[in-house]
Amino acid sequence: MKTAVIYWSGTGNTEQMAMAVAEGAGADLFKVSEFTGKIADYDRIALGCPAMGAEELEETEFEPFFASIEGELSGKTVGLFGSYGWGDGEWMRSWVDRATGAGATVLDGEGLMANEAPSDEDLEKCKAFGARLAQ
Ligand SMILES: Cc1cc2nc3c(=O)[nH]c(=O)nc-3n(C[C@H](O)[C@H](O)[C@H](O)COP(=O)(O)O)c2cc1C
Repeated sequence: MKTAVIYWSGTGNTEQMAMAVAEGAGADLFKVSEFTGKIADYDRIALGCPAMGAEELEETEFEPFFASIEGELSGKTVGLFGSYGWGDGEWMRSWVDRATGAGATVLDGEGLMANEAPSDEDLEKCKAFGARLAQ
């Protein structure tokens, strides 16, 4: 079972989550700008992006990346995670709907979120999330 964790993070909060997910999963970890691999080579994929714009994925790097792989997610299990600020998680619900619409099975049926900087408890949840993804 080969697992990739691919993320975007502006101020490091989602990056901390990504590192914990990758640790739990025993996965390869990539910043989205540095991912040059093929989605087809991975059985399980975790994707991390904070709430940006107005409840959107980050538009310059992450949104184009996600749009480019959306057609390859059918039949795959994906874990979605990210940090948010003042919202209620709308960006994550939309993202889960999009991934589900693309034919992916979203781990837990919902994304894993942390408010701003992840707490120790959030990071433990990230590790467990990674471990479940890689099972
Ligand atoms: C340009 C910008 C737009 C944002 N838009 C939202 C938003 O729509 N909803 C929300 O809950 N948080 C929003 N936030 C807050 C970030 O999601 C939050 O600070 C998060 O922890 C950033 O994660 P990062 O450190 O991985 O970049 C926004 C932050 C920035 C800088």
